[in-house]
Amino acid sequence: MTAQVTETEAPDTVRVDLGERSYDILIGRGLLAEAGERLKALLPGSRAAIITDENLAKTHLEALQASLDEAGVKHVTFKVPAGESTKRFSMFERLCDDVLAAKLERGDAVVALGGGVVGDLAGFVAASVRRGMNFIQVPTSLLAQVDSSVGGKTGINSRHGKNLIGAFHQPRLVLADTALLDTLSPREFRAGYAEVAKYGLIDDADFFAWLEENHEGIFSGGAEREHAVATSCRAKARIVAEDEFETGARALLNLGHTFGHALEAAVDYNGERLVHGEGVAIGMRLAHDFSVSLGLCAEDDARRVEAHLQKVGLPTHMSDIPGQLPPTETLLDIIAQDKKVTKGALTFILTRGIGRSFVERNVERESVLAFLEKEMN
Ligand SMILES: NC(=O)c1ccc[n+]([C@@H]2O[C@H](COP(=O)([O-])OP(=O)(O)OC[C@H]3O[C@@H](n4cnc5c(N)ncnc54)[C@H](O)[C@@H]3O)[C@@H](O)[C@H]2O)c1
Ligand SMILES: O=C(O)C(=O)C[C@@H](O)[C@H](O)[C@H](O)COP(=O)(O)O
Ligand SMILES: [Zn+2]
Repeated sequence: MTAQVTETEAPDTVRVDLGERSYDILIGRGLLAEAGERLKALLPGSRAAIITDENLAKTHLEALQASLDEAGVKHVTFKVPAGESTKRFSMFERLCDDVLAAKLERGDAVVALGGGVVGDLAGFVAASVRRGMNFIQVPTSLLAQVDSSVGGKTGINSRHGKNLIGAFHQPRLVLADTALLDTLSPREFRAGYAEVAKYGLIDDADFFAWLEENHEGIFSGGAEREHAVATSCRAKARIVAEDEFETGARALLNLGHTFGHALEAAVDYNGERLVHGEGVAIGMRLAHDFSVSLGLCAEDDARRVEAHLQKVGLPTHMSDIPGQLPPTETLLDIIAQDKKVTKGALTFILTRGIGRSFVERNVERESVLAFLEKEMN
């Protein structure tokens, strides 16, 4: 199926302020049609290597190619299979080879058309080939529009854990055409919503309360959707501008991810069992209840978080994941490989309540183990 997207309106613009690496996130319906002219204006004379997955190749690729053609931007396209297991070394190697074989130069652009999987993988290719090509994000999933296309984290998974190999490489432009979300599956839309809720839970209790009242409009494609995407991008842009390389506050964006990433690795990145946003939803509920167990957070707040995630249809418990999970000791071994671990000490994003998250850099292994055992029984 080839999707037809014709509407256009003035984009909402969020600036990611990073000195000479600053860039704009453009948000609005119909922006894909402007991709060619915008790329030409930003990088005159550059060619483009579009990296996309097989689902996007059937829906929105043709529109992107047409836009580049109209603007006279020369392009080649490389397709990868859809799904988390594509974020692996062999795909990265193949794509680097493809881009080099096409003789693209450092000043040319890698254009990621897809969700977070394509964005993370293509971004790592852009960061690596000729030691850093231009990179443009055209995020097509809710998750990619509110989170993964912004901030410059790129990379792939390893059998040792999630996103363990990668680089920081900022895009030059993010073009978030919210009309593209109309073809996203309900399950993937819900998964992306977990990262939207994350911004409320990190430090914006008013936004979380707004989501509790207005989530239906986000799912049905009302004006609430653009508001949620723009609010999320503004929150992410602010945190990334404060701490681009995650030496401090940026770790807050990992709320729910220490548990979530371990669960994704535990199911061997099998998207039929668990996709990233679902892992984050379970992880955020766990982070709140772990905080309750440590006497940091009121029980009522944890129940509110659980109730909201469940209301939109997200999983909140490890028992919601189909199939068997490894024992808690194994989960803890995976957690011990997390990138936030410092001098062997586990780091978690904990919370004092909704919108009051903080980074705790010395969490005892025993307390995590005891909590996980209680959760699993
Ligand atoms: N770099 C970051 O800062 C960051 C942030 C959050 C998540 N991530 C990463 O992002 C990945 C998850 O991203 P995701 O949830 O977008 O998953 P995804 O890229 O696998 O996309 C989800 C599914 O939806 C399909 N799809 C995407 N857009 C579509 C559209 N418009 N119409 C129809 N189908 C569409 C894809 O083909 C795929 O099957 C994970 O690997 C996660 O680690 C990275
Ligand atoms: O941008 C960030 O920083 C985030 O942590 C955003 C997360 O939603 C995202 O899943 C990210 O890829 C996780 O980063 P990692 O460093 O834990 O791999
Ligand atoms: Zn995430």
